[in-house]
Amino acid sequence: MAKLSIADVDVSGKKVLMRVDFNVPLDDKCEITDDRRIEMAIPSIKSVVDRGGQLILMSHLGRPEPGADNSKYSLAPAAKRLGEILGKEVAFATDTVGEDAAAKVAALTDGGVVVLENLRFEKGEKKGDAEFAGKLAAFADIYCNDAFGTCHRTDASMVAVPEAMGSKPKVVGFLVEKEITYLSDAIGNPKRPFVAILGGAKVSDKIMVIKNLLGICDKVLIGGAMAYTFSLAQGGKVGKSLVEKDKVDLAKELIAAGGDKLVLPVDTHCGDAFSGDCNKVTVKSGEIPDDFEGLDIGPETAKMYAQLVTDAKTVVWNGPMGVFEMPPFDAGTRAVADAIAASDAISIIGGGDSAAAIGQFGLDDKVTHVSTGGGASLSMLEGQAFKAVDVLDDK
Ligand SMILES: Nc1ncnc2c1ncn2[C@@H]1O[C@H](COP(=O)(O)OP(=O)(O)O)[C@@H](O)[C@H]1O
Ligand SMILES: O=C(OP(=O)(O)O)[C@H](O)COP(=O)(O)O
Ligand SMILES: [Mg+2]
Repeated sequence: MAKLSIADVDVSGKKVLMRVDFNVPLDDKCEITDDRRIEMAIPSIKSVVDRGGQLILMSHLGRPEPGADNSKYSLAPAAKRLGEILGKEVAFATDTVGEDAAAKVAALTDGGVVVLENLRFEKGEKKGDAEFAGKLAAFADIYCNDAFGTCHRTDASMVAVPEAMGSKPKVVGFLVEKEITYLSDAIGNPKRPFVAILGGAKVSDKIMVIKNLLGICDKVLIGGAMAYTFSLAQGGKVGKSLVEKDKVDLAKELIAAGGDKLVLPVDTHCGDAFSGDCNKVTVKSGEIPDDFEGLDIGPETAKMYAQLVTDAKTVVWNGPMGVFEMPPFDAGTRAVADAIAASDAISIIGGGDSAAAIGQFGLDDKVTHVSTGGGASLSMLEGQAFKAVDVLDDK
């Protein structure tokens, strides 16, 4: 990659604006359920703090609508957790480029840290707006990208902010460096059979990568919410399941193009409400009753996917098979995770929520690599370049 690294620049007494991915999973009390995205940014954070830099951290969390009541998307819990991990005070600005942010950035002393409020509370972030980016860039002497999980995005903080830094240094952080190096090696020349497993809730994002994955992998297994868009494409009944109607034609094309490489669930575990306590029924795919929604792959699918994993030499997995946070709808994700843990295949599990699932099952040590990026690792697998990295200074 040969990009200038945070280790290459003198940060002492300088303001460093670091883009991190603190998009951590939260429960309904806004408690962090898996803090690895914060933990994994610590080497870059410490590198600045220990050398007397003044650190400004910025991140998004979730997908809030700018201007709405977004308190549940606040980064305050992440700032608090960072303070606990570092064992020192971490300031939190209640806005992103407003008065509080400006005051707390100005008040930073050497070795100090401030976390800005969620970038996506500002409409300029998703739009890549230059004026918004200019305000963030003006806070700092050095820009650092250590947000691997967001590297496939071209949001303002990822591209327009480094562009707005002008001749000031724009460097890569240790996590981004590490993930890119590892994933390039592991998936550059995969041992076969090479199986990709896709699930989760970001249907419209992830359905787009399947076409490319079909050209790279030997099997692409589908679970999670995405399965129901495929069911609909096959003329099946999906009840109240999460579907992306405007992706049904794409799903039809993928089914036609994929042949037996594309593997869809044969059954599904459904509930009549989005809750672990709901009434439940297991049905064949495409036969979901009107009042029910699919919340997990069914047991037959879990068995089939576990066997395909057992036969694989490389497995890349992004996106839980079901709503694993809500037992018993964790069963499908757990079955696939157990099969991966028991196999000798090189296994890469990516994504904020997939990583949380692996942590919840206590299987971190049984897989080859847990990546902090889901969509980002899939982009790498597709061979996409990251604009957010290209824009950084070369060594
Ligand atoms: N059938 C389903 N219906 C609704 N949500 C689902 C379903 N299956 C999985 N999910 C949800 O998908 C979320 C994770 O999706 P995503 O962000 O795409 O994965 P990752 O963070 O691993 O990349 C989880 O919170 C999980 O509850
Ligand atoms: O959680 C993330 O990606 P992931 O769910 O694919 O792991 C990143 O923080 C990117 O978030 P986004 O997909 O809302 O841009
Ligand atoms: Mg996620």
